[in-house]
Amino acid sequence: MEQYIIKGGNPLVGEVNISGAKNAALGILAAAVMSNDDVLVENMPNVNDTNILLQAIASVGAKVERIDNNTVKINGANIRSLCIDDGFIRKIRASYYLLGALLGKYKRARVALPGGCAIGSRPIDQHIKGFRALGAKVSIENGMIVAEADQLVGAHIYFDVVTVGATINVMLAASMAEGRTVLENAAKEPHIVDVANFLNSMGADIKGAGTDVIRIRGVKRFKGTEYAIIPDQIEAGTFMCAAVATKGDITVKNVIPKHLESITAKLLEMGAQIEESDDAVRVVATRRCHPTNIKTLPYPGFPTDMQPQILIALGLSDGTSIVTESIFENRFKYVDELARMGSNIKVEGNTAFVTGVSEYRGAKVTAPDLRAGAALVIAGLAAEGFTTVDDIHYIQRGYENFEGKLRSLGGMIERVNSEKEAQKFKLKIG
Ligand SMILES: CC(=O)N[C@H]1[C@@H](OP(=O)(O)OP(=O)(O)OC[C@H]2O[C@@H](n3ccc(=O)[nH]c3=O)[C@H](O)[C@@H]2O)O[C@H](CO)[C@@H](O)[C@@H]1O
Ligand SMILES: C=C(OP(=O)(O)O)C(=O)O
Repeated sequence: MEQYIIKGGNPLVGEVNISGAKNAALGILAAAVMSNDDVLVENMPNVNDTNILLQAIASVGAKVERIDNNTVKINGANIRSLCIDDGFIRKIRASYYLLGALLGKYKRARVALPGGCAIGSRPIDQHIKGFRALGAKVSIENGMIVAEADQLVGAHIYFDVVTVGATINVMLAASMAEGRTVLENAAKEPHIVDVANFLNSMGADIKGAGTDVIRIRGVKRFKGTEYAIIPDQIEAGTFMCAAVATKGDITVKNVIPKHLESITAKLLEMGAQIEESDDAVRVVATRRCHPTNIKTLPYPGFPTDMQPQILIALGLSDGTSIVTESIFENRFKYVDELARMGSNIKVEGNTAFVTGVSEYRGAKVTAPDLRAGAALVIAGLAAEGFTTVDDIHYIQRGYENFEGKLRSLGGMIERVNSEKEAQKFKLKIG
C-alpha cells in the first residue's frame, strides 16, 4: 500500500499552480455526455475521481479522448447503455451526476448508489425529490438508483436543505425537461456556477446560478463546446493553510481570489499576511498564528472541505479555538490521528475545542478521508521529525500531484510503496 513519508519542520516557500476544481469537473464531465457533439474540457484535474468518472462514461459508449494531462474530449452520441455500475463508480460521490445527466437526455438511467468520503450519513433524498418533481419515477433496487420518466416536465422545487449535489443533479435533468424549472434554496458554490456556465455554453438556458434561486428553461438538445474548468478553491485553500501551519510563504497561482474570501478572512484573523492580485494569493506567516473560531457553512460561508486543513494550523496557535462542523456529522475522525502527533483537541458532538501546542511531533497516522488526509500531510510537514501517512489513496482522489507540488515548495515528502523505499528516503534526507 502506498504511503507518504514526510520529514517536517521546514517552512514551505514558493509558488504553486492550482489545478482545476475537482467538484466542478465531476459535474461538468457528467454533463458533457448530454451533447451528441464533441465537447472539449480543459483545466480538468487529473485525479482519481475524474479518471473513474471518465472510465464510467467510456464504459457506456461515450467517446473519451485524452488530449493531454488536463484536457479531454467527450462525445456522447453513441451511448449504448444507461446502466452505470462497477466497483469504482460505487466509491465516488459524483457518480450520481450521471443519473441527472442521463435522465435529462434519455429520460431513464440506472446508476449505483454513490460513495464518497465517509464524513456523515449523506442522504440523497433531495436529489430524488427533485427528479420526482420533474415527473420521474425513482426507486432504489439492489444498490442502484433507478429513474425513468415518459416525459420530464419543469417544476418549482424548494430544497429542504442547501445541497450542492442535488442542486447540480436536478439542474442537469431540468436543463432538458419540457418548460420551466425553478430551484429554490439552491446551493451557491462556485462549482454550481461553473456547471451552469458549462451547460449554457452547450445551449442550455440557466439563469441565477450563484444565487439561491436558479431558473431553467429546458431545451431539446445540446451542441458541442470548449470549456475550461475554474480553479480548485479547496486545493488553493489547502496550500494557504500549509503556509500558515509551516510558517511559510506560499503564492497560490491560477486562482479566483473571490472564491477564497472566507478562507482568506480566517487566515487574516489568525495573523497571516495576505496579498491578492488578479489570479494569485500570497500567504505569509512569520510566527505562531492566533486562535479563531470557525463554523462551516454553505458558500459563501467557510467550506466544510477546508475544516481539517485550517484546524491543523489552529492546532499550532497560541490559544484556544472553537471549530464547529455544521454540514457533516462525522468529519472530526482525523482528530484521533492528530493526537498521535501531540495535538490538544477535544471533540464534543459537532464542535472541536482546539488548544494550540507549540509543535507537532512526527508519528504514523492514517488518512480517514480526502481532506483529512491532506490535512495530516500538512501536519507532518509542520512537525518535528518523520511522519508516515497511510491510506493516501483518499488524497489521490482529489489532489493532482500533491507530493510534487509540496516538494516544489521545499516540502520533504515522498510517496513510497514499501518499507525498503521508506528507509531509503529516510537515509537520503537524514
Ligand atoms: C462531489 C462533490 O461536489 N462533493 C461535495 C459536495 O458533496 P454533496 O453534494 O454530497 O454535499 P451536499 O451539499 O449535498 O450536502 C450538504 C448537506 O445536505 C445534506 N443532504 C444532501 C443531499 C440530500 O439529498 N439530502 C441531504 O440531507 C447532507 O447530508 C449534508 O448535511 O458538497 C459538499 C458540501 O460542500 C462537499 O463537502 C463535497 O466535497
Ligand atoms: C467530501 C469530498 O468529496 P466527495 O463529496 O466526493 O466525497 C471532498 O471533496 O472533500
